Amino acid sequence: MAVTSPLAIDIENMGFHYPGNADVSFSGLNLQVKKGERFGLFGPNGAGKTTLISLMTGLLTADSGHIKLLGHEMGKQNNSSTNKLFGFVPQDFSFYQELSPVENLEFFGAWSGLSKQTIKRRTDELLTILGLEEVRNKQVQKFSGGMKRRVNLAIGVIHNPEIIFLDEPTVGVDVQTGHAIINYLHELNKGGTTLIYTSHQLSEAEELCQQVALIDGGKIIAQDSLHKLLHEYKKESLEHLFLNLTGKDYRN
Ligand SMILES: Nc1ncnc2c1ncn2[C@@H]1O[C@H](COP(=O)(O)OP(=O)(O)OP(=O)(O)O)[C@@H](O)[C@H]1O
Repeated sequence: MAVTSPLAIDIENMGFHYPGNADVSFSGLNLQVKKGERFGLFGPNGAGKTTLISLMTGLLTADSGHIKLLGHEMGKQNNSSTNKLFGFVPQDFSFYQELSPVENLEFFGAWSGLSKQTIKRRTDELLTILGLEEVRNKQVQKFSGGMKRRVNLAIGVIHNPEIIFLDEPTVGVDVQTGHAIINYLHELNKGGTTLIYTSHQLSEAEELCQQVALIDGGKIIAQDSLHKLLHEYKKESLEHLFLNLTGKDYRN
């Protein structure tokens, strides 16, 4: 039976801890993201952002509670059809360095169940949009950091997913690539794609995100539209809000 839900992400009363590590654990965590939102998850180093994204994408399994993507429960119906609902652009590069962009997209496209014809069409589209056309057959290991980030993004979106998780998608890139990636994410969102994004680049985040959640020590300490939070805390930027809510101490 088809599952319909107005929510892209629905996390209810979720608990998780890493065995043997008490630094960060989630307990009774609730988080909802509506379909079509541009949602930003922010917090200091070690706050639990990557862990939460790993739980939402099924790389980690919650100890308790529910995590639903578009109405499908992760961990319970975790199979190839659930995996097709979302794309994941991880912080660490996820491609094969010794392959070219075309070969990587062929591999990951096939892994997502796309036909050869669709892979070819999407490869041509994505390499053009992301400025990689001229290097389509060159080994990725020889690319600059910005080019590698664009390859990482292309792989995450090749199957046109309804939700895209982006864990620091512009870290280490120049201004040109940063703008190109953010513009492309806006275009995808205009087409209805839900974006779940995390970054430490808060001015860039302000440009992209409508809805934000601040997380610290595994707890969501604020969540609302960016506009409302800035108004409520009387802050002029996400950076000021962030420092106000998470303090100025170093994190390990
Ligand atoms: N595989 C693991 N096993 C045990 N502990 C882990 C593991 N991965 C992460 N942690 C711990 O969980 C906590 C949260 O880490 P996480 O990477 O989720 O934070 P983050 O908010 O994404 O940080 P950053 O901004 O530095 O990327 C940290 O204390 C980290 O050491």
